Amino acid sequence: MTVVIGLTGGIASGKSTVSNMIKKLGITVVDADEISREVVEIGKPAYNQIVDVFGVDILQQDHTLDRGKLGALIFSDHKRREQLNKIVHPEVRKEMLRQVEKERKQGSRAAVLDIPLLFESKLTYMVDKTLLVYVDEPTQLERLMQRNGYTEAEAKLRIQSQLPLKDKRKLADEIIDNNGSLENTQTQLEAVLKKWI
Ligand SMILES: CC(C)(COP(=O)(O)OP(=O)(O)OC[C@H]1O[C@@H](n2cnc3c(N)ncnc32)[C@H](O)[C@@H]1O)[C@@H](O)C(=O)NCCC(=O)NCCS
Ligand SMILES: Nc1ncnc2c1ncn2[C@@H]1O[C@H](COP(=O)(O)OP(=O)(O)OP(=O)(O)O)[C@@H](O)[C@H]1O
Repeated sequence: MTVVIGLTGGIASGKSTVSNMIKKLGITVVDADEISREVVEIGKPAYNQIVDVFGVDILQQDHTLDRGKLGALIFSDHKRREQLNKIVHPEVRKEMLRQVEKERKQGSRAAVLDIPLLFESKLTYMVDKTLLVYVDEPTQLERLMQRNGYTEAEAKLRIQSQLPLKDKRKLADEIIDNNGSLENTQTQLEAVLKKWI
């Protein structure tokens, strides 16, 4: 039986950091952010729908999506965000399920789904266990501003578009505290995996 683990967190809480540690342990990670980029490539059904709904203004000169422009639009307007989610999320879900099925067929011991909006989008039915990468809000804000070069206002809009991490704590089966060093995070991760797999 394949144990399917839902890895989640908030923006810049450290999901990719933990997901890279998981990959190094030889476990497959299915990445919702990566898939969400693939399903909006030129000519894909979601791309065409986005252009229909948001107009050609959100395209770059080479006709690919202008992610900066679309981000500025949807993180400051929850109605626009829901419109985008409605187009992109079903496509992401379909592809994630396809990749999990592949792992099951191969008889993998475990597979990890890295889904930022696991709780918000009520996707816990897809997984057996939920693992939250947690940081406190000042650390999240600081790491996000530093990594993406956002202003404090831009970073806060993005953080506020998600369920607060302190609320996600109550929903997760296990929590990794990523406020400390990477070594400390790795130790916590290995302890959780040992328990589940
Ligand atoms: C708005 C877009 C174009 C901005 O692209 P950009 O390259 O700047 O960001 P990226 O895709 O790398 O996302 C970074 C992080 O933002 C957060 N985020 C992205 N979309 C959303 C959303 N709809 N609601 C809340 N948080 C979100 C996630 O924590 C994600 O890890 C892009 O995020 C997007 O297409 N979002 C809709 C799809 C989605 O919900 N993706 C996230 C999980 S599937
Ligand atoms: N324990 C840590 N100590 C210091 N910096 C860290 C730590 N963990 C992660 N970081 C840094 O914080 C930033 C956010 O981490 P990461 O990219 O892994 O988050 P994420 O949750 O995947 O973000 P997103 O959802 O936006 O893709 C990165 O710049 C990363 O290098």
